[in-house]
Amino acid sequence: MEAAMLNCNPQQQHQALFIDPVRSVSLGPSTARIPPATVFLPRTHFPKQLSRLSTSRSFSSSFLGSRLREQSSKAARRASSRDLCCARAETAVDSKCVQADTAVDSKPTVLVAEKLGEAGLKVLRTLANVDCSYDLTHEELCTKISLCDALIVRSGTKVTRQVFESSRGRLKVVGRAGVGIDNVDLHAATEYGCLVVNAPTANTVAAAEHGIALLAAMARNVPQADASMKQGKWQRNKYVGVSLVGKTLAVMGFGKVGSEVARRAKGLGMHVIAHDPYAAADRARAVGVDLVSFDGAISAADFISLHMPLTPATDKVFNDESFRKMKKGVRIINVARGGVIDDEALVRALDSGIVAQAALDVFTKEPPVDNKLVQHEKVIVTPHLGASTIEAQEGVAIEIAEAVAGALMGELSSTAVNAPMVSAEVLSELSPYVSLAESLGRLAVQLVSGVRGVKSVKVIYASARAADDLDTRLLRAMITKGIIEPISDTFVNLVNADFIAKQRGFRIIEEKVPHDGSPQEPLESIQVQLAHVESKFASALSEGGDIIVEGKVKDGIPHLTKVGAYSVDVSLEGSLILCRQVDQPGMIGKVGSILGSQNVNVNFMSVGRTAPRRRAIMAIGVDDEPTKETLQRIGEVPAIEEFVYLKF
Ligand SMILES: NC(=O)C1=CN([C@@H]2O[C@H](COP(=O)(O)OP(=O)(O)OC[C@H]3O[C@@H](n4cnc5c(N)ncnc54)[C@H](O)[C@@H]3O)[C@@H](O)[C@H]2O)C=CC1
Ligand SMILES: O=C(O)C(=O)COP(=O)(O)O
Repeated sequence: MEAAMLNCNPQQQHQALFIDPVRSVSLGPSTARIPPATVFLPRTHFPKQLSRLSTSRSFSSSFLGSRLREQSSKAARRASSRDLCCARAETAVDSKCVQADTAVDSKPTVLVAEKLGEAGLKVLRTLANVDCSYDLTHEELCTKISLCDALIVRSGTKVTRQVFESSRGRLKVVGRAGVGIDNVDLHAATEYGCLVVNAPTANTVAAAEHGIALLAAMARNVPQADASMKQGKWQRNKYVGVSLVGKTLAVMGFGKVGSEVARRAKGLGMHVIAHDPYAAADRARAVGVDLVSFDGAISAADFISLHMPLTPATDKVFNDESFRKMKKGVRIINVARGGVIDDEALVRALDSGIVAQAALDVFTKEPPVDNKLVQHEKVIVTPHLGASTIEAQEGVAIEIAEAVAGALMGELSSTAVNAPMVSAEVLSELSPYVSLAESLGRLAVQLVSGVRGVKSVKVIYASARAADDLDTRLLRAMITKGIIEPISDTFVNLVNADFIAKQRGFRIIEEKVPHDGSPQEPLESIQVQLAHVESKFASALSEGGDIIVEGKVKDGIPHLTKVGAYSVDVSLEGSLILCRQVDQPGMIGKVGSILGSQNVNVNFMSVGRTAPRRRAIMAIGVDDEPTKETLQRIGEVPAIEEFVYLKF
């Protein structure tokens, strides 16, 4: 097979990557769609300076998200501004509104639902309208959310499925200004294609310090003694404490906070052991800590400090059974999550003397209502203050603001919680193939006809790399996006691609085949096959009845290189007309002049044939959409047996 190529307008190739030809977009509340082609990608260098934030456009955002949005969503922005005006009108009469920016322009809207440090707000204001509305009820949040592109919360706001439903597709990112994301319904976020990011590092030291503060305060009865003195008493005998030095501390959950607590406790002369089924033993050893089993930890400890997340596996893991296994007189500190302890069981353990004392910063329900633990004389409590230092809140605010800002620019923060991480290196080398992958998916699905439906998609990656040296998650997501978005109202991104594919009942099978090229290049080609379907362009079908389209990246530009059994070579930009014809002289001229007479600019033309003067496929890339009449005239050219018009 041969392929001949005519490049009519090479200057426009780069432009075409940034133009979304298919979808018109509204950010307004009346539409279920959010801006197209947003794929969340990690940032290589996250802007630390405000000036960098406002000007920064890493390649990842530009080739996938924000430039698309910038060019295609002027109307959307007007809607966004309008929405913001509405939001302000509402908040003006809302006494709970702490602060709402007044500038109305084309920026996205970020709702900050809990107190966030000024440094973070400053970062956000460089690219967004920031609406700080604290202490909203759940209903008020659900009402407001359809006007917001991003939401920032701490632990006090429940971001439920209803919040995502109420956003009607507008909410693109939820930022949790802290670590624990147990207050965000991640399943719902993923289903709605909403990225969830957190700020996992900035409050680590604060939480660890609070754990140590509670440990020492509990051991020496500091809060009780303070309260007693304030009542005018001097009770030196009543408040004799216990020493820490030489005692065994079990750190349950040897993550960021747990390991910092361990380090500090070692400094206090404690013997520290830890339980964490997922922690590396050498990391623990480096701090001088032995990792032990759950039972081993709780049965040996004089003090137990909890630092695991609340998950189905840790929910009420401290219960009657585990308290029974503890040393009598053990002391417990919880700066993690209230839900890891069965409250009633702890009350029983305190009353029976198994647990001598407890220090709690976190509660099953916050704020606690009628919680016996809060009133218990052996318990000291703080109102979830672990992360509440000036320094930590400043850091958290910046960390989350940068993550949210990056996500709004179409990038994936390195702290994404519900999306696969794609490293900056992988992203950098896959960037041209990402656009190719989406275009191939888009092309393949537009070739489908009949009633069989798309059940199975096979993707073949030809690469000189070893199979385990090619991360295809991003490409798979883009192919899914390309297949689904033209045929539905669903917005697909890296967050929800696999979920949406499964929901629509099609399987994606990936195969990597070796190619004799340089392993410097990650890929030679991508082939997308839609198995056992009918096609409106029979030439796109293999003998086995699968639609086949294949493409390559040439000079950074995605090209279609194969349709069915025919080789072609046409850059994937604008739209495409595929014609199958009897190969004969003058065909390019005939079709070209029909298009020219209708002012349709041809940017690429390529003919692939089985043999001279037999059947050939002509692939014509056009910048402008031909009218029905123009397409009809092409169909009437006698040598043309079938043709199809496709948009990318
Ligand atoms: N009270 C407060 O204000 C704050 C509370 N936190 C909470 O502290 C906890 C820890 O935070 P980080 O250390 O930053 O998180 P992290 O993710 O770094 O550490 C959690 C550790 O728990 C381990 N883990 C998971 N399941 C476990 C299980 N079944 N048993 C034992 N270990 C298990 C993980 O392997 C991980 O090493 C989280 O729940 C977080 O929400 C964090 C910051 C402030
Ligand atoms: O980061 C965490 O997990 C915390 O618990 C801190 O919560 P906060 O941001 O103080 O509501």
